[in-house]
Amino acid sequence: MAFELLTPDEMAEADRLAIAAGPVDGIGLMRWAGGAVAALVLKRFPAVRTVHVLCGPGNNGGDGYVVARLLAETGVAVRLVATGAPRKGSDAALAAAECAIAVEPLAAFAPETGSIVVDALYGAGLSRPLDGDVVQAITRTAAAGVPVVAVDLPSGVSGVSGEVLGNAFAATLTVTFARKKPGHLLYPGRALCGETIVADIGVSDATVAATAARSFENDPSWWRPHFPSPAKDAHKYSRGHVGVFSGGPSATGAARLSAMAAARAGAGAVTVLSPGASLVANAAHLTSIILRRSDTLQDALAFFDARKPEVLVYGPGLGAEPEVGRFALELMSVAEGRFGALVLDADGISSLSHRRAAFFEVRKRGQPALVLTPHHGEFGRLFPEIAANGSLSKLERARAAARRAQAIIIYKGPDTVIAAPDGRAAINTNGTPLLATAGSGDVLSGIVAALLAQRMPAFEAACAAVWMHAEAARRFGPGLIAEDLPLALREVVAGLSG
Ligand SMILES: NC(=O)C1=CN([C@@H]2O[C@H](COP(=O)(O)OP(=O)(O)OC[C@H]3O[C@@H](n4cnc5c(N)ncnc54)[C@H](O)[C@@H]3O)[C@@H](O)[C@H]2O)[C@@H](O)CC1
Ligand SMILES: Nc1ncnc2c1ncn2[C@@H]1O[C@H](COP(=O)(O)OP(=O)(O)O)[C@@H](O)[C@H]1O
Ligand SMILES: [K+]
Repeated sequence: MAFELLTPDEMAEADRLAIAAGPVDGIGLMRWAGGAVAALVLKRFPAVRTVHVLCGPGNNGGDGYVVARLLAETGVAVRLVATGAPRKGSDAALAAAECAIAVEPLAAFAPETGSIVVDALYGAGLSRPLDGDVVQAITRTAAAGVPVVAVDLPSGVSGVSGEVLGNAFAATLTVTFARKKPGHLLYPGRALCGETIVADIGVSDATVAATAARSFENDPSWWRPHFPSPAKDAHKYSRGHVGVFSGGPSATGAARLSAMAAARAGAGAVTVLSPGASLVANAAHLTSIILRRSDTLQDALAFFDARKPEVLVYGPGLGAEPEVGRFALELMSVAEGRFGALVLDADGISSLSHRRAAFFEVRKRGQPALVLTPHHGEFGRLFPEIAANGSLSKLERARAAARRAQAIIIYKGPDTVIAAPDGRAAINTNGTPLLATAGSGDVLSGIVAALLAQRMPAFEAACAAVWMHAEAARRFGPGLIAEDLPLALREVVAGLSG
């Protein structure tokens, strides 16, 4: 599959392996990379008058010398700007030697209207914040409003984390090589890449696989084989039974959103477990969803024994009081032989911030299967040390939390990251700000639960749920409120089935 994400270190490893396997060598990869960028510049900007190619001191700059030479050979007016000569004996020095264009200093660089800028200053090797003439070049480029084509990454964007180191170019088009890097998909880097194109430079799929990369762009192509469809002889309980705990009388809507989403995502039966005080409110709004009174752990146990739900959703609308966290721990303790998986969302996560030690102790058992769906605030409450570690990217934070809690983590936001305790992690890319509407997270918890109840493996189920949630929002379009999402799932499920 082509959805692996390579950190700059893993990419360097892939380059090394490709060179070792031959026949391509380092300068060969560089010529291939520069050729891909030059071809895209010509394709996307056929009428361009002048191309300013900015070259840094490393291999990113080496790619730039190739781009400059090839564009000049096709008759484009090229101005070559460099921060300094590449290191003697490097591939970049070879590429520079093959390029006969006179080099101008970066300090004098000022792009004019009608020109474009090829940013080959820093890519994977960015190691400290940009400063000096480079920052001035970024400012002048932005002021001129000219398009920027970034080689590998916009200079200033970390390929590991998507963070901006000091300052960064805002590219119209980013051309990267072999595979995307996490920094192309994590904010704020994602917004600075513009359109990102992956160019083939002769690094084979087998070579990428040999890097043992464990990060992926979320895409149906790799989880669709696990997507459930009902057996011909299915009955409602064999299709998967989800139980959703409801909040008190003034906070019942969240559980119903989750329940409706679970039903639309294919659970054969969904039960809302409601405190007695909320029964009337829930009954007034539920039709196909089953309603059952549950005020205590004993009530819940009676439900599990009688109705054998596969998956529970606990959290939406419950309130973040310590008792809510205590009940979550009790649910995990009594799970064995009763239900297979728990989705903890919203208050189910926040309430555990009062009982973190007990929670991590319970999780050492690894049972039941657990999916946590925190947004940024909830993540910080349950995993304060991981959240405070500024050296970790969002991808790495999610991965660390998954390991710590022995759970699938869906770390929500515009660049939702899904991580598993075994080290796999995915970044979602079909998100839409239409989802920034109250209650949309509750819907997501129900989709995850439904897929788990239909026996989809947990990591794949979480990735599928995040993608389906966003896809439903996109299909519905502007005006979306959370109530619209369950029905909008119908088309998404239909598209994925059979
Ligand atoms: N064989 C390979 O490894 C290939 C590499 N390729 C290109 O090579 C790039 C990576 O090359 P490098 O590892 O040489 O890294 P870069 O070219 O991104 O940068 C490395 C150099 O920049 C300096 N530097 C880093 N941050 C700086 C800052 N903020 N201010 C000033 N100087 C800074 C470093 O000390 C080092 O000298 C990729 O992004 C890609 O464009 C491609 O040519 C494909 C093949
Ligand atoms: N700007 C955005 N782009 C893409 N997705 C977003 C954006 N803002 C929020 N979302 C998504 O919307 C959902 C909101 O969930 P959450 O914050 O729990 O809301 P609520 O508690 O109101 O249900 C999450 O799935 C999140 O990833
Ligand atoms: K660059």
